Amino acid sequence: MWLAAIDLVLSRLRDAGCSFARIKGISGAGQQHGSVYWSANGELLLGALKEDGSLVEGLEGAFAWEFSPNWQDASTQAECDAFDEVLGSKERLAEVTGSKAHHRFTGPQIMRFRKLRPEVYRQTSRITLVSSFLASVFLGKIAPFDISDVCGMNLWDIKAGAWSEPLLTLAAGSDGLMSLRSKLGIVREEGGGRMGSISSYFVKKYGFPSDCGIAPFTGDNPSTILALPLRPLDAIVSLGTSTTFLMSTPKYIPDPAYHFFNHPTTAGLYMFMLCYKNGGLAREKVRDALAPSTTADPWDTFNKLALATPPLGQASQDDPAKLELFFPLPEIVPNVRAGTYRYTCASNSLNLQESAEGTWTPKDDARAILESQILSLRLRSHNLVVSATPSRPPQPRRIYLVGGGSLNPAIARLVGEVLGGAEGVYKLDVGGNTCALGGAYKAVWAIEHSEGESFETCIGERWRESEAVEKVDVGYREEVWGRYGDVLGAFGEMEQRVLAEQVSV
Ligand SMILES: Nc1ncnc2c1ncn2[C@@H]1O[C@H](COP(=O)(O)OP(=O)(O)O)[C@@H](O)[C@H]1O
Ligand SMILES: O=C(CO)[C@@H](O)[C@H](O)COP(=O)(O)O
Repeated sequence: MWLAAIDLVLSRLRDAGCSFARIKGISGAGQQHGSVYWSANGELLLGALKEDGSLVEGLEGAFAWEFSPNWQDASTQAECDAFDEVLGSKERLAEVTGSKAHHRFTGPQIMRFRKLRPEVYRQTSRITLVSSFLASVFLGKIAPFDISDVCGMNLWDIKAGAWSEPLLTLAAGSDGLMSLRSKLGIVREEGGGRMGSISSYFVKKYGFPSDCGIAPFTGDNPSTILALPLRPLDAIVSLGTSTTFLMSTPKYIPDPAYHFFNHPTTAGLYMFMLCYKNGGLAREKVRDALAPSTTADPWDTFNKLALATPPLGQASQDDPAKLELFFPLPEIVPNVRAGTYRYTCASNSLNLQESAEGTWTPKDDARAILESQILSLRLRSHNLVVSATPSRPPQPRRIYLVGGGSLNPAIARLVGEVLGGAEGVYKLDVGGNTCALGGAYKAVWAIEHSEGESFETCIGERWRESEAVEKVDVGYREEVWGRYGDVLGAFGEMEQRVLAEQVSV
């Protein structure tokens, strides 16, 4: 499917008159953590592609396994337990690899793949991520891992800049460390530069110049932070199927609650990330439980209710504050089973209590789900932010919204009220796909930058902010932001109680 998609998108671009001959470099983005299993013939077939056939035809037999486990897979709890234990604790695993073990991370996925299909694993000659798979197709040979995307595997020792031997040994089991090492190959330290020229398949079939450079491709989230010249303290909230919160930071403060990756372009910088499975689809479920909208906008009723309901559902501050976790899918942070959990507490976080059945209506959920999703971002990111200006308490400087949900004015307002934004909340108005744009900017920087020129400087010089961003909310409002801060303690405690109940069941 992915191979067919590459030919399809290129043929559509050709039909639309795109002048491939002017393209000097290509980079790109692939969904993080997914793994692709190549056969012994894979690289040979990549190098022998003929322009009169398709990629699907030319790469018949190139894969040891025709599926790619993707980021929504949650079948690896046993493997994650082993990963969390092998270095001593999940805290230690987070310190070494930037994350505790997660179901979707490629190390636990490879371990399970080997256990489920030992023969296929043995016949696998190379394993790539989705990003390096895509780069390999354009390069005509297997591409190395990208220095940022490799951090989504639970296998890479970030500080040492090397594969972690105990973690590789765990994933490889009795098949042995050396065999997994050779399946994985190397990691390219530099996020920029050229890995080589484009494969002749694309030159002959689509008319790319033969010296068109292939830069390292990265993950969808690392690529998203490259969709603009992001400054320290600026945050991106991606409101797609998943919700992700991204910041670029020089501080490496790993913790099992979130992720650190190497920055995709700049050595010494890191990318901080939170990732939730229950993003857009969970909001849609709440929307669909309400009376249908009377306008063409399906979000109209949801938005009106979200804005008409007072913060935390409190008509007065003496009323109990309503807190909710709405997880139609098992969640990543916190790692809890699917379910809806409803509590109340006093305005100062005391007296947290589970709500009795039937005391909430679907109307309460419209504001509560947004508050819940954004409070979780605030709870987990507050250690990373400092005061951008003396008049503002620690919070992100600008918050940029991207993805489908960024079109929604009620969500923008709630992001400002709950999370703040010392300079406001902005919509990144760059067309439908922010991570693809980041991939394109990465190619520009990779191929064009002068010696030592940072991504932010190189792209900043070409960036016309007024054309690319729109302010959609003022951001920080002292009173309401303070009220949300007062219930953060109860919000964290609610998560702990839900987690504890699951352990005891
Ligand atoms: N006006 C809107 N308000 C709220 N959510 C929206 C709106 N328009 C689209 N969405 C949501 O955006 C999500 C898709 O966003 P997108 O960035 O395309 O996701 P992905 O790239 O992860 O597939 C859907 O879950 C949809 O509900
Ligand atoms: O797993 C993660 C990040 O760790 C997700 O952010 C996926 O990378 C999302 O992919 P899409 O559903 O947005 O394509």
